[in-house]
Amino acid sequence: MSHLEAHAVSVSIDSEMLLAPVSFAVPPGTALAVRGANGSGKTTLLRLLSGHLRPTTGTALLDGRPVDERSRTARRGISARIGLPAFARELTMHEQLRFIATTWGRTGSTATDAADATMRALGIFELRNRFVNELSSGQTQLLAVATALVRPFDVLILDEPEQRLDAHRRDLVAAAVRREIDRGASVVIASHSAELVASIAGATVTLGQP
Ligand SMILES: Nc1ncnc2c1ncn2[C@@H]1O[C@H](COP(=O)(O)OP(=O)(O)OP(=O)(O)O)[C@@H](O)[C@H]1O
Repeated sequence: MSHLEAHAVSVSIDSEMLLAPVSFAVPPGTALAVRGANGSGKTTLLRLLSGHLRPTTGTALLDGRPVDERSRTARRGISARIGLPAFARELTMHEQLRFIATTWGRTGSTATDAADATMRALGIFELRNRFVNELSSGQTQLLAVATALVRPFDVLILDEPEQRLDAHRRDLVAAAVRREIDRGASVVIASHSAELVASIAGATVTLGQP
């Protein structure tokens, strides 16, 4: 399992500050909630922790090494869902999840089992043979969350997973994330939902307006 840390990370473009300096640690088996108003830098912080964006100042470390999306170790260890992924139109929901699970090392029946279990946990197993263009916006959101949960990871990063979900589905996502925390994953979740944060995260960082 992995230890994720941020030391005074900030992001600026030209003279504009997108993310003011922030520091925290997310030990294995814990979850950090990232809160703050629209535009306060939550998504920017999550992109930085996923290695998609370099900090202007400070460092984000995964097990003591700077997070770099080009490193296979970081890509294997970190599963991030920031916005909707690019879905394959020609694959069913179940096939998409098996494809992702297989890419990250789950093979054959293990990949099938992972896709089954993830879909059941999120209440979308009955939809497994549908195509993405046949889903409601909430069902699409659940599939997006499933793409992050179906693969192996030590660190899970989710940006507003509650988007488009009713209260029942939001609780299903919370329960699925709690199971990952219980097995030792480090979780960072940006959210506008006080209920989701209360049911998942032990610690909170609140970003101010830059
Ligand atoms: N590529 C970019 N170039 C310039 N500014 C950007 C860029 N991406 C984001 N920003 C700005 O950076 C700031 C932080 O944006 P970010 O998306 O991280 O906020 P957020 O807290 O996730 O907001 P929300 O709650 O609305 O999702 C905002 O002021 C935004 O306009």
